[in-house]
Order: sequence, then C-alpha cells, then structure tokens
Amino acid sequence: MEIPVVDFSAYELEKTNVSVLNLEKLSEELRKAFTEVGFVYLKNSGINQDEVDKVMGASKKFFCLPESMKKPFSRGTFSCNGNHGWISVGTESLNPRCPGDLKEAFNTASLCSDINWPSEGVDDFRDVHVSFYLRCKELSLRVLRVMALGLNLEAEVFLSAHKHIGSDVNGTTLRTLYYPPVNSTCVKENQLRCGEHSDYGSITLLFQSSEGGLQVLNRAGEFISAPSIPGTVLINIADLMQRWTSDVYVSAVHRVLLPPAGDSSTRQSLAFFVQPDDEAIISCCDGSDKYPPVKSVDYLLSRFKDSYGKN
Ligand SMILES: O=C(O)CCC(=O)C(=O)O
Ligand SMILES: [Fe+2]
Repeated sequence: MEIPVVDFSAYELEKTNVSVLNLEKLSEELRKAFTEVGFVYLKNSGINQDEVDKVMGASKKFFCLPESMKKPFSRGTFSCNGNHGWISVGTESLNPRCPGDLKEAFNTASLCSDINWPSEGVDDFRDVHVSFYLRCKELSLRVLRVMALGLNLEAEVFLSAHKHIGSDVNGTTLRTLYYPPVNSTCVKENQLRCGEHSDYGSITLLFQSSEGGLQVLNRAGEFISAPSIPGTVLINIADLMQRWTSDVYVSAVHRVLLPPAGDSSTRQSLAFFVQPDDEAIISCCDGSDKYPPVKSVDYLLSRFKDSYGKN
C-alpha cells in the first residue's frame, strides 16, 4: 500500500467558496488515505515550495552557527513555554528504547511577544518561522474540517477543540529539523536520524528537503519510503486523533534512516505538530468507550517524558 497523493485545490488556502460536492469528494479521498495508510501527500494546498525553501534557508543559517550561539535558546530555558527552543544532536529519542536521534531541531512552540528569538547572523529567523506557523495553522484547520466530514460528523467536531492554536493554551508546534552529516564510525547500535515513533497530537504536516530517508510502516507491516515530492505537504494522523476516532484514522509508525555509508549529505524537514487545546478532553467521537477520555495536555506531557526521559 503506497501513500496516496490528493489534490486539495478545491479547498486550498485563500479559496473562500468551496462547493459541497468538492468538499465531499475531498473528504472521501482523505478518509481513504487516513484509514488505509495514515499518511497522504496533499498537492495544491496553497503552501508552495518557495515558502518552504525560505523557512529551510533561514533555519539552516541558525543550525550552522557555533554551538555557543545556539545554547542560549535551548528548549527548557523559556519560562513561558517548556517546549519552545533549540534541541541539540542526540538529546531526543523518538524511540525511547534507542540511543538519541542524530538530528538537531528548533521548536517554535510559543508566539508570545516576550520570547527572545535568535537574531545575530539570522535576522529573519523569527518572522519567517512565525509566518510559516500561521500558514500551517490555516491549512491544518481546513484539513481538520474535511476530516470530520469524512467520518460523517459535524464539520466543527475537531475544530472546536483547536480554537487556540498559536496561544499558550495550545501545544501546537512548528519544528524545523536539521540532520547533520553522519560519521558512520561514531554511530551507536540502533541509532537513527529519527527513531521509530508515531506522532502525539492530532495531525502533523511535514515538508522535507530532497534527501530521502523517511519511511512509514504500512498495515502489511512493511516499511515503505516516503520521499519528498516538491510542492506537496505530507500529512499524517497522530496518536490522539487515532484515539479520538476509535482507531478509524490510523497513526502510522515512521522513522528516518541514516544515509548510506560514505554519503555525507545533510537533510532538513519542517514538521507542524497540531495539538488540540490543552484543556480539551479527547473522548471517542463515535460515542464508544474504546479509550477512556484524556485531557490533551496531560497526554502530550506524558509523551514528552518518554522521548526526553534519558536527560
Ligand atoms: O524529518 C522527517 O522527515 C520526519 C520527522 C518526524 O517524523 C518527527 O519529527 O516527528
Ligand atoms: Fe514524526
């Protein structure tokens, strides 16, 4: 089973009049992708490749700064948001049973005006990341609406629990990732660029640079590759959404492999992790008790504890 490509042009960003018929068609296509694979490529979403390249360019400048200039922005040092900031190579294990991931990241988790942003040598960093965050937010809300229709639910069912994206009572995060060149002599057993995991929240939007490595576990139990398709956004279901839909929409395990030995290329990606509002209680939308209700923020914090647990 491959990852399907769905044309979102009928409901792309900025489009205001979408017909019921087009929405229905889209919702069926997304439903099929999210029930069978858990991943879909959207083309014509309204977010174009130039925007993505701009964010990757600005973040790469930051990642290439000396460590001493990045350290002051470390995750865990921002009093208003514990998830905001820079994460150094090896700090996070998305598969908690494996050594730290060979990646560096910067989380834009707060848009609070008193946050101190990197600026020396990277003067556009804040503006570029905040603008992209807001673009991803708009697209996510459109996708969440279509996803509810795909389950024959009221269009607002998921949206009403995502009213505060971009404020400090919602954990939605834009993460820019940088995978530095790998020196294969220093790699530990079972260490990857990004360990096997499923995402935590409702959905994730992912934009990748051209270097490969991302793999998705399909329902037949095989890892299939999920290459970058320029101009598209890869969207996947995350664990809270799987619970919410009583396992109808599936959150697929994925990972990023190391490059082949001797390949010294770098890799970049941008992940927009959509999270319901902190206080939202997530209970099965079909009225069943397949999973007990859980408060969104409690669930997110327990998952962070696992992936940063070794430090
Ligand atoms: O870098 C990628 O392509 C995937 C990253 C990812 O899955 C994650 O950060 O959750
Ligand atoms: Fe992921």
